[in-house]
Amino acid sequence: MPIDVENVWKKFRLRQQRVHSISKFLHEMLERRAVSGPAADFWALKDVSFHLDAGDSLGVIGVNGSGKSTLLKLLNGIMRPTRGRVSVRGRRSALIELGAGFHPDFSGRENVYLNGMILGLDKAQIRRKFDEIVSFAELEQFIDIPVKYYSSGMYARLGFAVATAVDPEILIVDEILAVGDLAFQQKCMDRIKKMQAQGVSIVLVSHGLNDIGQICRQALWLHKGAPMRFGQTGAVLDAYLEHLGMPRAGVGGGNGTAVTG
Ligand SMILES: Nc1ncnc2c1ncn2[C@@H]1O[C@H](COP(=O)(O)OP(=O)(O)OP(=O)(O)O)[C@@H](O)[C@H]1O
Repeated sequence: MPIDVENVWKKFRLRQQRVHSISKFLHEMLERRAVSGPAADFWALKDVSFHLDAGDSLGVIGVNGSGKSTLLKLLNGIMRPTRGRVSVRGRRSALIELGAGFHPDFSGRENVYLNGMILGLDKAQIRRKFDEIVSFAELEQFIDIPVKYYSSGMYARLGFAVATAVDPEILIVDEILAVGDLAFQQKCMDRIKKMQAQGVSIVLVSHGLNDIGQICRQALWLHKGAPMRFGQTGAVLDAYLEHLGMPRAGVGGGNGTAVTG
């Protein structure tokens, strides 16, 4: 199994702000007084378990704040579970937070090298892939300006182009593709399908249930951090849509109508 998630719990500590105006906040800061109250425990994931075989694909769905991104961060290894076990075997590449791994003052070109190296390529390998990355991202005109001047869509284009160029065995992609325009989203979906056909395991978070239906054989529905349902995508999407009070959309067989959730 390349991905094994066993009874995973993730806790965050939330500090309650006690001050209610900016001037009071600044005053408290200047006086070096504590500006936050006692910490409260918040469970973002509650006893989540699933297995994913090599080459299989998982869609993670759920309303805002249900724990989807937190789960992806655990799978990518940038966070550790509070309880339970996460095991991911294989070279992974992830696009979770927009601009993560990018240095704002570096140009697009420099960031391609920086990111490529973070993802495990050496300089010569990146040089060989460079033109293809820039051409996929359609950023030829902007590749030598600092990425702090990029739009969020441009960030997502470059991030996706690099993340998918490094020949991963597991590709983890969060909702951030949604900031790209429709043509680019379609291009990304086509590339994900191509990688999938080559045996790459895919984990995808999306509110675009058609995308999940088209790409993912399995789905996990999270609600307030708890796993509501895991299994074959069509059945999980139906249960989720029913919970939302929306009509079943016939997604899951690649023939869905446009729905988001
Ligand atoms: N670093 C953190 N510190 C404290 N709370 C956090 C942290 N990261 C996430 N949370 C909380 O955990 C919960 C789940 O967040 P998460 O980003 O995983 O949700 P999500 O399902 O991806 O939501 P969305 O659909 O809005 O992207 C939220 O209530 C969020 O406020």
